[in-house]
Amino acid sequence: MDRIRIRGGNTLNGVIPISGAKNAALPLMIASLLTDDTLTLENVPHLADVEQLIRILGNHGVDYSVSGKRLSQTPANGRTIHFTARTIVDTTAPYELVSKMRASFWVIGPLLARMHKAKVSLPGGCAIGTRPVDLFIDGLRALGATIDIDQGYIHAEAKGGLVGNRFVFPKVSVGATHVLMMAASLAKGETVLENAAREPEVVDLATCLNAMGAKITGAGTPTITIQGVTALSGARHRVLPDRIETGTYAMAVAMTGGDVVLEGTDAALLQSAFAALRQAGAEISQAPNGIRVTRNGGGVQPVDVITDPFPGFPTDLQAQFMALMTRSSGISHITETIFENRFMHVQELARLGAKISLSGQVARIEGVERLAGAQVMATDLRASVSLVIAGLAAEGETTVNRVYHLDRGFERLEEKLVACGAEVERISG
Ligand SMILES: CC(=O)N[C@H]1[C@@H](OP(=O)(O)OP(=O)(O)OC[C@H]2O[C@@H](n3ccc(=O)[nH]c3=O)[C@H](O)[C@@H]2O)O[C@H](CO)[C@@H](O)[C@@H]1O
Ligand SMILES: C=C(OP(=O)(O)O)C(=O)O
Repeated sequence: MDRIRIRGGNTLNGVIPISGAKNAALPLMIASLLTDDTLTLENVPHLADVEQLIRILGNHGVDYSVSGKRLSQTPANGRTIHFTARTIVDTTAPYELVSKMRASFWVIGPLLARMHKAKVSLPGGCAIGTRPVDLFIDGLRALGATIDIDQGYIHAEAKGGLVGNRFVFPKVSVGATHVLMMAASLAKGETVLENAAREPEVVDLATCLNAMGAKITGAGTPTITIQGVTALSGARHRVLPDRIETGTYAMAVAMTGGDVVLEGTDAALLQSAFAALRQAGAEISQAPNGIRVTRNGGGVQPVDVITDPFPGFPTDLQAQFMALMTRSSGISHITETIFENRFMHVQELARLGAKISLSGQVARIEGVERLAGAQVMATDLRASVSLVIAGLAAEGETTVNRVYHLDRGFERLEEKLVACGAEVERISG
């Protein structure tokens, strides 16, 4: 299994191109199941999750072709991929494929909407909590689906098609909002989703669905209204920049010090995380084609954060911010409100010398003057990159083991960091 070796102590200086967002690309790719026409997506990141979803979609009958230059020649542009689901050959999403990633479960929405039936394995994904699917089930039932769970599979059916309805999410869910938006696009009549997720990736999906002929208004607000249409067409859509990758590199610069331009991204996607980073001592400004992050001298200040659905502080940046806080000049608190088991990085950060104690959903971090390199284990995607950030500032050598998690969500991480002066290498095998 691959490992990442880091020799800490260098500041980061240079330009980092930001890739297309994993968490937007995945639902956008799934939307290709809604039409027999071609959906062309630009700026698709080269990630393990994307490749896995291509396999899953292929199982349902989606053909794909890649155009444009190789990614390594066009770092800021990603790949352009054409997805065509001329006919759906299989409405079953099997355990072997779905258990590897959470988002693959979302095929249930388009399959049900277009084929009026779907059999989908309960999902896998990052082990950061129980991650139930009750909101999907309740929402799809509200649109007229009958749903049974048997032997680890959800069997969903909507004889005669889905029918629009009002559905109030008891809890904000990004995935369930994506799925209900896709399903309602082909339902009869109007659907109103209340307390919907407002994440930029939800807006990106709505924009793409509208380009395909859907009638969606209100995406980005808590109330989304969808007028169902009888068919959707193909479209061309550019995946929005990855705000989590953006925030991660911004935190890495705040950690090591230096001056980096994050190219091709947008500060509006990250207001609460950038507010916390500024409080911590980083300077963030607009650059001609992205965002400039600097920290020259001055230490890291302690900052308390609470994760929340967008526009709050993203749970997907919690581990990275904790890594930064391990070097602050005081005591900070991080409260995780989205996932009940998203502190797996704490014990690994401790191996590097971090002082962190946990009380329920609150982590108390006492900043230390130095971290020292060690062997650590990557436990989930964002936890993995938090260990890389800590390793960049630790004295000596840090080896992050089990990095396959990292490859799910960070495109060419070593290359991007090395280009800015870090000493990072992948050890294969
Ligand atoms: C591929 C992708 O985009 N993943 C993101 C997505 O995950 P995902 O869409 O899985 O996360 P949700 O927004 O659905 O989860 C939020 C909370 O709702 C709970 N819940 C969710 C569905 C449900 O049926 N019942 C239920 O109780 C979850 O357990 C969690 O506590 O949003 C998360 C929250 O921003 C991010 O951390 C993930 O990176
Ligand atoms: C938790 C994440 O992914 P997933 O929802 O696919 O597990 C993530 O992107 O941080």
